[in-house]
Amino acid sequence: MGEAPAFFADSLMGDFPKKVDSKSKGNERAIVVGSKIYVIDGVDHELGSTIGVRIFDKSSGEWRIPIVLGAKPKPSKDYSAVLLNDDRVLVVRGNSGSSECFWFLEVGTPFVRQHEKTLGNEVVAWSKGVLGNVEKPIVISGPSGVGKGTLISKLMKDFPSMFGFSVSHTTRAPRAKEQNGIHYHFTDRNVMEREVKDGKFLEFASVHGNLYGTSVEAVEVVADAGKRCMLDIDVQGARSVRASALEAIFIFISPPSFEELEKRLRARATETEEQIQKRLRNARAELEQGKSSGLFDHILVNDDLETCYEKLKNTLCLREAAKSAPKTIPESFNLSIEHPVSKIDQKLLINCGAAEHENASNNTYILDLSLLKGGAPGRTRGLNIYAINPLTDDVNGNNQLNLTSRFD
Ligand SMILES: Nc1nc2c(ncn2[C@@H]2O[C@H](COP(=O)(O)OP(=O)(O)O)[C@@H](O)[C@H]2O)c(=O)[nH]1
Ligand SMILES: Nc1ncnc2c1ncn2[C@@H]1O[C@H](COP(=O)(O)OP(=O)(O)O)[C@@H](O)[C@H]1O
Repeated sequence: MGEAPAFFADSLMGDFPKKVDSKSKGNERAIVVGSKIYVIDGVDHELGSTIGVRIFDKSSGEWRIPIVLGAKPKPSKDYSAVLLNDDRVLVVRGNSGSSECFWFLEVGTPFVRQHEKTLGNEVVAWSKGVLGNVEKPIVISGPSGVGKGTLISKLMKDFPSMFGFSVSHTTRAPRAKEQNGIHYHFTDRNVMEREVKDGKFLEFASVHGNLYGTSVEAVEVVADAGKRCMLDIDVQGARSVRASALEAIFIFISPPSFEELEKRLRARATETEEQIQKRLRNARAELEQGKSSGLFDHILVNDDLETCYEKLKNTLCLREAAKSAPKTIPESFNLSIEHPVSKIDQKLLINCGAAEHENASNNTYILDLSLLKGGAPGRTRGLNIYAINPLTDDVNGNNQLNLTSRFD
């Protein structure tokens, strides 16, 4: 395991002073969590391409190399590291756009603990911090032919900047007008089974004899685009999502009658007679489960399409004006050279050093972490950032006259 870097020879072997949970020297940041010191190295000397992490165990006096899960940040000479809630470290990288600026290193979250048990090793996990609040994803379930796809298409057409579709993976063959990567990611059973084992899927299920699944990435790319994610998945999938860390709204679409369902399925003319029979058999079980399980927050009957669509919009609290709702989060947010970070409650004060221009007097920012959501293996969301004038504003940015810009 290599020698302790010189920086730690004197400081880490002894105890950190009480009430101090981090130290830094050169490119290294040391964060104390209980009896462990997590050392983050802005330049990874072994791997070179990502920020490195190792652990010093104060009780045994030994260094350990953890298994590092998640997509890792690129190395940075200019960064800060702050411990949050004793289970994750926020890393703020300087000189980077908003999408590469904020990273979380989870050191004691339930996700990390669970993987430590499975892997029998120390584990840490990175997740990228994403600015802004993304509303809860919407899970839409219901039997084949009930009109889920039709309703989702209408919503996406009417509110293109608001909703994005989670493109599932499936082993079923594409229908005539279906495009790979748009309607589904069409894949082979072997490939999909391996990816399920690798933990790439949020949920998966065998439906009508084929595998279907929602990858973690499918949901994340929609949220990364600042849109609300819509999932068209079966009842088993809905149950898995309900049990996962993803907080969602669950809507079940029901037909006015079984006969009408059969009529729609036949009129769509996309399945063979055998497949139609299979879908109708499964529909009976799905209708029973959907209506009785308490799994769904809302059950909507799709009798007349326009009426059902109006009910769906009401359920999602959509008004006409919302169609053109402006984005409130900036496309890019650049931290400059120095940015000492200090903690005030759930708010972090980030000081980016002296302003370069006279007009840019404001380069102190508040990063509000009170609404954090998610985490590894996906993204950590709900970060809000706004600029304050440290001479006149409080941490809530109160004193509008002196607020040069506000992003929240
Ligand atoms: N669990 C799960 N079900 C899915 C997923 N994608 C689609 N489904 C469900 O699979 C079923 C069959 O979908 P599809 O073959 O497109 O037929 P359709 O529903 O008749 O249009 C539907 O109930 C979908 O909601 C997924 O990623 N996970
Ligand atoms: N309310 C409705 N009344 C009549 N036909 C409908 C209604 N909703 C959807 N359809 C039609 O029923 C068929 C199945 O709808 P689809 O959206 O493909 O269902 P699903 O995605 O649930 O399998 C399509 O041909 C669609 O045009």
